[in-house]
Amino acid sequence: MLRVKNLSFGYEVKPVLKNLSFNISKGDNVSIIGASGCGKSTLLQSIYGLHHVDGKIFWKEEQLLGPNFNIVPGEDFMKYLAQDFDLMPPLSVAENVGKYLSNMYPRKKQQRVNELLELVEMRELARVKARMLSGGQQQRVALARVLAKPPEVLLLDEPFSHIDHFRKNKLRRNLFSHLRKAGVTVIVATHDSTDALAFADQTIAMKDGRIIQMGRPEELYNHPKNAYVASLFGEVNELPASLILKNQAARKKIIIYPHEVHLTDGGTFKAKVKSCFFKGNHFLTQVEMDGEEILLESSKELTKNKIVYLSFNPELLNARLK
Ligand SMILES: Nc1ncnc2c1ncn2[C@@H]1O[C@H](COP(=O)(O)OP(=O)(O)OP(=O)(O)O)[C@@H](O)[C@H]1O
Repeated sequence: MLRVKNLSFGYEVKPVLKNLSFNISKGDNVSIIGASGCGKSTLLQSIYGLHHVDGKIFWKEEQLLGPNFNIVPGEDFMKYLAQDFDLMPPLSVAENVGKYLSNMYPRKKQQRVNELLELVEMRELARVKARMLSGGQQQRVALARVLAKPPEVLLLDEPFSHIDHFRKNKLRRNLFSHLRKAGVTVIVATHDSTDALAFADQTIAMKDGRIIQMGRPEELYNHPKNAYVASLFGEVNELPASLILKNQAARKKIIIYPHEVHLTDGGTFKAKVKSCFFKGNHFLTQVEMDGEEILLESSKELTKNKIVYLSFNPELLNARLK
């Protein structure tokens, strides 16, 4: 288990990480999500041992002692893939991937490099120099290199940020299932809610250097602590409870995702269409009801100023009442 206890850190006077405590089970995939600048990268770097932090970090009961105690930065059993890929530009793709593999058994090394290049779909570019690669290609090589000798703990900072959608989904599935099979504990800092929802065992939502909520992805999505947490997964409505539930104070709020607001033929919740955006399998439609703007998903395009009626699931509303 990785245990983080009362971790605080600031680059200068201003604190960036503020008293964080959490545990991560061995072999789990944990995603850290949060707005830009909230401290995700700093948290990964602190776990890796790059900063002089306050607080304690343990891996399997052993305390990690940080930069004062490691001549080479970082911990032996961990790898950290930073946002800059740190490839060797004059070396080929294959040489970069095999850089840390032993030369004792050249055939075995070649086989391993090929396997990894297959995983990140870079086999055809094996002989190309790293300096000739696009940002997304460099990122795929960096991922392959970090896996060459699987660490016990892998820290990934925005690992798919430069990779196009076309490749990202398959690569992400392959990579995370490879790591799960290998029993690697993975911590991923990400802006992408798919990383946080589909692949994580646990998700940590951060804001301004603090943990706002931690739990299973389903828990965070279905029971977000506040609208900020919900917004990390996409569009969200935060509505006054009095708008849609009887006998509720206006200061109480309800968080509801656009796909949870339904259109119906009639009823009490009358709204006017303000705008409608094509999103592929639905239209994201903005309506106004009693002065409040509400986002919903409609299957058809709705014209501006059209009158529509909304319906809500009362059980869901009560569960989301804050
Ligand atoms: N080397 C540094 N020196 C001083 N301040 C820094 C340094 N690196 C980061 N910071 C500051 O620390 C805060 C947290 O930055 P960090 O990169 O950890 O956030 P993040 O959540 O990873 O952001 P992003 O999602 O944009 O990568 C920010 O206010 C940033 O400006």
